[in-house]
Amino acid sequence: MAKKIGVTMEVGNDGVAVITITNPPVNSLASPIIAGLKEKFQDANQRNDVKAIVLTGNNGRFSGGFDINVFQQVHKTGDLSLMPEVSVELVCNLMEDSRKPVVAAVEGLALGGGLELAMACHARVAAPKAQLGLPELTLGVIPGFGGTQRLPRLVGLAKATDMILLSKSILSEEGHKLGLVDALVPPGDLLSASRKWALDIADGRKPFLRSLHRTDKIGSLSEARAILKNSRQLAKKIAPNMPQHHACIEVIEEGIVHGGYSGVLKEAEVFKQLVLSDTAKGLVHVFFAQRATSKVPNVTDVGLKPRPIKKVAIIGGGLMGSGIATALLLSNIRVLLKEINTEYLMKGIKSVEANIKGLVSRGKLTQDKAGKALSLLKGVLDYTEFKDVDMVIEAVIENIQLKQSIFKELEKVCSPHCILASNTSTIDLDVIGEKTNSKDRIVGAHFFSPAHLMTLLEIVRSKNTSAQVILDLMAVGKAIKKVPVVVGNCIGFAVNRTFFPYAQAAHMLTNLGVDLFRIDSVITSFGLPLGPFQLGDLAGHGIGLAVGPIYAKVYGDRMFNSPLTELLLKSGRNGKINGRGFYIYEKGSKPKPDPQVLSIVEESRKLTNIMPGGKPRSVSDKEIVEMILFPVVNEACRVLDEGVVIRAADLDIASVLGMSFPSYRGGIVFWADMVGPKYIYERLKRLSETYGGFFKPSRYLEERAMKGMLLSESQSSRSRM
Ligand SMILES: CCCCCCCCC[C@H](O)CC(=O)SCCNC(=O)CCNC(=O)[C@H](O)C(C)(C)COP(=O)(O)OP(=O)(O)OC[C@H]1O[C@@H](n2cnc3c(N)ncnc32)[C@H](O)[C@@H]1OP(=O)(O)O
Ligand SMILES: NC(=O)c1ccc[n+]([C@@H]2O[C@H](COP(=O)([O-])OP(=O)(O)OC[C@H]3O[C@@H](n4cnc5c(N)ncnc54)[C@H](O)[C@@H]3O)[C@@H](O)[C@H]2O)c1
Repeated sequence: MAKKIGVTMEVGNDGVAVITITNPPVNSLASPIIAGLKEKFQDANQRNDVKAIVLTGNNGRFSGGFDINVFQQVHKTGDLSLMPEVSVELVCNLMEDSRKPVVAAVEGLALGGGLELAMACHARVAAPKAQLGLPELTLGVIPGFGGTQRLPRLVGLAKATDMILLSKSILSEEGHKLGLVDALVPPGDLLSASRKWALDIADGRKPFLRSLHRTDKIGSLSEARAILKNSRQLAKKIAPNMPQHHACIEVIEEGIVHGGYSGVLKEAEVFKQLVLSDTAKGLVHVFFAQRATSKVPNVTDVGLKPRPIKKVAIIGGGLMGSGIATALLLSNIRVLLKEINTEYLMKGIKSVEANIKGLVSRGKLTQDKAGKALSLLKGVLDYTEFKDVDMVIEAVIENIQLKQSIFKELEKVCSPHCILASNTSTIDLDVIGEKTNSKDRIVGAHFFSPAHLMTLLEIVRSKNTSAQVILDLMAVGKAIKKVPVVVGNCIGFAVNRTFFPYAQAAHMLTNLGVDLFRIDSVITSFGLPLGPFQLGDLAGHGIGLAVGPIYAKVYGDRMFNSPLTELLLKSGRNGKINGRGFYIYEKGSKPKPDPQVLSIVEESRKLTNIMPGGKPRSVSDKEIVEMILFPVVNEACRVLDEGVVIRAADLDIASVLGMSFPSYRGGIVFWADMVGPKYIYERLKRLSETYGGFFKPSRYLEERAMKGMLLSESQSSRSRM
């Protein structure tokens, strides 16, 4: 059945016209809604029986803002005329400058264009806990319905810039304190209180305030300039590679210096430039890609319902087990934590406590909630209490025999409906479950470290994992605030497999004579938070050395064998964990490049002997990015070709959330498509002619490059899922 969308108007006997937006699920401001609002406001302004107007949203949500699908259409077509002229025609002329008072009745959420409409009203009445904010910068644009001008005038410049630049929403309770919300009322009284407020304005009992005309909260010009100076510094720090933050500050400043209306005009002009930027394209793609991960063919579309998961057992209280336990406890799921002996169990429990304490000390969790979470944790040393758990997550050391014997045991001690998950990062799930008769309920739950903070959860399905089990794990993932991405079973799954060439390419470049600290710096300037060497330090070089052969066994034809890791470990440098890797780690200070590591690099160069003519290869920054990231794209192509992910966009999200690939570049595949498959193919081909198989373009990349296709274009169903 088609969903009912539109704008309605009902005029009551009291002379109040209630205009209601209906566009489920979030009442986004799609083109028919904008057209409907224009029509209804015109009508209400003209009708003699209307004294005042209330604007509201249907089904407990005011509005989630402008329809983001329109941005995507603009990105596909380049056609700016798809975006309606709203900020003057509707928001200023028909609403704010109306002679009849307009009151916003806000419930649930008013975000982006939704809050902007509310701010153009002459007062705002809200229900408790409504979410208010201008998150447009997360989409690469700025508020475009006058929000850059009205928010500073309603809450003050410092608070407004903070909310807009950081895309921070607030609750209506805070909005009330700040003056953004005029009255807080229970949801049941929202419409009656709003009608009354509108009539009070009409009859002169309450002030008729036009937000754009207010100046009482923005202070003097010199105060405003000081705030904007701080904002520019903040923007430089938080968004060095993005244009919208600085552009937004310019637009706000225009309004401060030349008046709100001038600001509104500049806002529309800048909006049009920004919406076509690569940043907006990347961020809008990520918005939809993230939501698309919840749609898994033959799992989420076959009428199955997730089963409740109330109690989970975790085997292994080390780094991962304690992090996973923390995430579950914080979402009110009971946890049994099993270890091999009391000493390790106490260590595991202490780690969970430390994780939770850390959240409290950073103001992310109240003491009350921390206490409640910890009360749901129980440590055990055997399987006696496993009989009534809904799910087990195994997180013991990476050892095939150990994992196989654990799963064999689990089959005996757990109930037949219990989900059996492994957090393995490299072992084939089919091998883990080989000795069981429970292959349909064995699934990979691949968390990323630190598991209580990183949001990606790769759900690894083997060819036997049942749809119900995948759906259940997806529901648990969402409940614990992760973004679950369903992936196929292969060494490294989606993220680690796609990014294994990242470190390898960096090692190759270093062995070719490029300075390793320069490589890290170029890659962080590109937008990844850590360059490959610092990332290696963080993961620990011991792990790097241990997983190397596992990858080599299956992907050996495209591995670069660097002696650097082994030499590093020989010299006692395991990375951050022991304070020394490529960098030196001291408590309280930033990692420092260690010049002493250069002699180890020299030794490695002698062993590999790949420098052309024995001289360091000279490379530009652009070449560094290409030599490091194009092999990653090449592996991403193989992941797509083998159907390890359902759709290319899933790999984008996995790369953004699992590897912190910059979201404003849209994820690894989206970025590659922007660069151009043909260009990447040609570069890799040339590199492979000089440096061999490591750079050899994959079949998928070659095919797409030859046919002029994008890497993300869907293919005739190769998916293994
Ligand atoms: C000349 C210049 C002309 C200028 C014209 C244009 C000017 C525009 C000006 C305006 O300032 C710009 C904006 O308003 S941009 C939008 C700002 N709003 C947001 O960024 C909010 C985005 N949405 C969310 O954060 C969340 O969805 C939510 C609203 C908090 C709800 O979260 P919840 O977890 O409940 O649900 P989700 O799964 O996220 O979403 C459910 C489905 O709804 C879709 N959706 C959500 N918001 C929008 C939206 N604004 N537009 C279109 N679609 C939206 C979402 O995609 C989900 O869809 P599914 O199909 O996956 O179910
Ligand atoms: N470290 C990472 O970044 C990372 C990321 C994702 C996945 N993983 C995977 O997670 C798993 C655990 O890794 P980790 O880094 O937490 O290891 P870890 O060494 O920190 O912890 C493993 C724990 O398992 C315990 N253990 C061993 N046998 C046990 C048994 N029979 N019963 C109960 N406990 C037992 C050990 O005592 C140890 O405390 C591995 O499979 C690893 O590949 C690790």
